[in-house]
Amino acid sequence: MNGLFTVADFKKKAEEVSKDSLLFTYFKHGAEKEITLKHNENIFRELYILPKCLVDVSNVNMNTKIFGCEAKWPVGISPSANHKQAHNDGEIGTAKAAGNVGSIFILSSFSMTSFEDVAVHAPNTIKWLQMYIYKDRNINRNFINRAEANDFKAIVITVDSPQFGYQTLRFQKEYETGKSLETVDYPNFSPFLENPDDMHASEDYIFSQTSSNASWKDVEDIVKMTTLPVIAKGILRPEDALRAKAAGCKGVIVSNHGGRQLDCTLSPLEVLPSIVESVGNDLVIMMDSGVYSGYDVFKALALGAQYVFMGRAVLWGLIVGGTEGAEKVLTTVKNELERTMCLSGCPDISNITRNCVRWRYATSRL
Ligand SMILES: Cc1cc2nc3c(=O)[nH]c(=O)nc-3n(C[C@H](O)[C@H](O)[C@H](O)COP(=O)(O)O)c2cc1C
Ligand SMILES: CCCCCCC(=O)C(=O)O
Repeated sequence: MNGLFTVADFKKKAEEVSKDSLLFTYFKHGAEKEITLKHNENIFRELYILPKCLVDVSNVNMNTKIFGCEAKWPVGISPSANHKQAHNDGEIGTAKAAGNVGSIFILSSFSMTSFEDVAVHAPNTIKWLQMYIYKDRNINRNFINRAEANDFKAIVITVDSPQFGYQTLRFQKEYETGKSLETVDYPNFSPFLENPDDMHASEDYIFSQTSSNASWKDVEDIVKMTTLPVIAKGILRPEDALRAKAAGCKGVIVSNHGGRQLDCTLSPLEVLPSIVESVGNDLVIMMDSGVYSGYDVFKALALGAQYVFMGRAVLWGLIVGGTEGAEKVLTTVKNELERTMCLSGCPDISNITRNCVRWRYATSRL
């Protein structure tokens, strides 16, 4: 992995390694015309940093506390499906990488490794479990019981997916090549399958369980089932953050799912301030979508995020070099954040505030 200095370098290498396979297109693409996917990255280029001079930055402290857990820096891994397709190390690899650099790891319920196996093999990582609201509400209960039994520290409910987003460009490629993405097994759902050995059954079952009539009442029910903090992921509106709070959530992840669900949405970076303003200190506010450097992390923190997650960036590392690659991506971003804090006169995370940044064009920002 010599010669890879930025997340962009890892992405380029990952594309080479994958030989532009269908798998890479699944990881890379967004929904529809990818207006949101591109916007998520571009918007960070519109926000600029105003450094403070002659501040003592001889000790830069990135430590932060979240839901009672000590984290070594404010960046974690967003939940994403199919890690074993990226690299044999799979979800255990990414979970270990997170633990090695003091990041929180959110395990997708669409993992190719079971909750239990990840828990056993990455015991030193702070792990949260992500789930959707499933048609068969018994799955919700089953997943929560397993999260509690396996030392997961929070439940993340993804609330932006009444159906899966439409990856037009991936489907075009499938059509052109006459191939389609390999079917994989989702072991977390095995207890619910009549024939757990049939791979297609697990994928079909997941699609059949996508719940397009889920409501905040379901979130409330999940909150009542567990003593773990519940976090709503996929919030873009202040009213929805308030609804999450009313349902008993302890936090929200402001996210547009990395541009993979509804296209043409605003980016989390733009809506963060309005959400922070409406919920104040009542919820822990986190974000993801479009974060690919330590500079991006700094900007998200400045606009009010308490913790930031990265999705694809870590997947590029995983594809390139398994556990080690994922860890190297995290370390790269961590070093960038440390440098940004030092050069901007912010020795502590708490120094990164709204007045550290300015929009290039100050009009019409939420
Ligand atoms: C390949 C892939 C699979 C994903 N799978 C899930 C998932 O299972 N559950 C979920 O809530 N979000 C999922 N996401 C969305 C991520 O959690 C996250 O919101 C997004 O990747 C953030 O944007 P970024 O990739 O620009 O960092 C997935 C994203 C990718 C790229
Ligand atoms: C049949 C598995 C679909 C997984 C969808 C995961 C996801 O959220 C994504 O963006 O991809």
